Amino acid sequence: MVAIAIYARVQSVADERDHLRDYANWTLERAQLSVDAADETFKQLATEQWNSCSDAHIDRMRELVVNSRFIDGLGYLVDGRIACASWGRSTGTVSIGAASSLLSDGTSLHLDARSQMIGPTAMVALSRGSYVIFVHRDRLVDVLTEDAMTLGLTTREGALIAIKSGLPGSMQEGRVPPSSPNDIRATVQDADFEAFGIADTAQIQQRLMKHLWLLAPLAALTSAILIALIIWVSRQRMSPRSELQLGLKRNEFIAVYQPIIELASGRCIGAEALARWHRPGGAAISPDVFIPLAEDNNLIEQLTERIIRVSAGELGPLLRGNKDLHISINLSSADMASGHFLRVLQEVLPQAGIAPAQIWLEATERSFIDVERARTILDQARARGHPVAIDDFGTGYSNLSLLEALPLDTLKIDKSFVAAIGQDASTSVVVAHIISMANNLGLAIVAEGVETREQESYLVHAQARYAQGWLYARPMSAEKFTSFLQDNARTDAQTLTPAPGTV
Ligand SMILES: Nc1nc2c(ncn2[C@@H]2O[C@@H]3COP(=O)(O)O[C@H]4[C@@H](O)[C@H](n5cnc6c(=O)[nH]c(N)nc65)O[C@@H]4COP(=O)(O)O[C@H]3[C@H]2O)c(=O)[nH]1
Repeated sequence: MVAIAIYARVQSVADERDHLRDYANWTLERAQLSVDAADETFKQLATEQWNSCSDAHIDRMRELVVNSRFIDGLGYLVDGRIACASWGRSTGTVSIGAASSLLSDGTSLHLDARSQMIGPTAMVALSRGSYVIFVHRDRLVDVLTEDAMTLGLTTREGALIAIKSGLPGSMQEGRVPPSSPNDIRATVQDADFEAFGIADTAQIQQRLMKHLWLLAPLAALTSAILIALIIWVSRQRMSPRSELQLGLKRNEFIAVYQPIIELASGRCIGAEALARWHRPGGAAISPDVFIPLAEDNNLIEQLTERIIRVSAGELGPLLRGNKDLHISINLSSADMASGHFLRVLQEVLPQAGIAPAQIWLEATERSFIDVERARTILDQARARGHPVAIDDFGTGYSNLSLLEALPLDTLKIDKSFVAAIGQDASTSVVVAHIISMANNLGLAIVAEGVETREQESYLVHAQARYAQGWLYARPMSAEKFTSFLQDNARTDAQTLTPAPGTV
């Protein structure tokens, strides 16, 4: 806005200067008309060859003055003195003084011409040969001005010839008004004269307003673009914590659902809710990046709350109509430490008409750092009816002791073990052992990351109960999960194929 205001002022001054230059040019033209008229008159009289102050000569001079719009008096010189003139033989006290400058056509310009007939300072004189022509000073700057401005005419050497309006007293001083910071001036020249125009800076107010009105929308638009750019840049430069906070505040986190399949029947028994971050601009960030970030910045509990609320909102009707269906919610160590998610579930589930048994809680081994605290929270959860699963089993430490120490219902085998089936003999054996051990402990088993029929057959043979993976479906929106369930209800487990368009 400031730049536009400065630009508007600079432009207004430039416009005013152009305006003054036009007037100065007209002033030059106006002065030149008098010089041309004088030239014509000198030439005319030279051809007529008068040589005395006869009545006919005086009449002729008077006739020439009367017929010219540009000259005011004409005198006949004998020995440098005016012997007679267009107004008669009585010349009174008329003097033309010494020539101030010589014009390009050979005419002498006298700025000190004085005549009692017209006034002491009103005349300038032009002389050539035996004649002198008087011109009223005002006539030389007789340009119709439309605004308050000062117009002036000087010789090429800078001696003031005439000035009009604007600066009273300048004529008495007999010099060009000195420049001041408050005025704008323009000067033009031709072979004989220099003309100038001066305006006060106050004169440009109107122009300034005009420019400002024209430029204001541009300034507003530019400012808006700049502000948007600044917001965009600062967003780019935000700390990860601020970005996550903003993302949570703006509900940029959504949930997608990956179906969990009962291996024996092919029936979909539920889905795991997985967080996705839909950032403005479409940049995708993997949960493997933002989940640890949220955990490190104490924002994971807010994210868990958001996923619970979104899942209950989106899948509430589906869960109300199908009491065998469940949704698994992922928990982190901070959730396990505070138990805040239990309060959220207690508030949300009754409102949505969802039974606690329909919300499974998945906690990774990492979240059981404080085993005693974890046990307390999980006991509370189970007491309310939530089944509890240990997630990514096999990727952490002290697995077996955890299985015994914690109140668990389900064990989820990490996808890295499932991926090794048929590839790495030793790991495949571990999978079989985990499944058998879990069965012995009375835990239900969900194998994660099942991608091939070969893995599926192995898991069926090893007596895993449930499976989750791209073989059945990728994580999908609530809407697509609803259609998936309808299809699943109609289709035999063996013929299930990945749902199209899943995310
Ligand atoms: N290669 C392969 N991958 C498969 C297959 N089937 C499923 N997956 C991926 O395996 C991950 C399963 O979730 P997870 O083990 O709980 O692992 C999750 C979970 O630990 C965490 N996470 C996701 N959402 C949440 C959340 O809301 N809260 C918490 N605390 N953690 C979350 O981020 C992890 C990664 O999530 P995703 O990227 O969604 O990755 C998901 C899923 O997209 C398959 O057949 N092949």
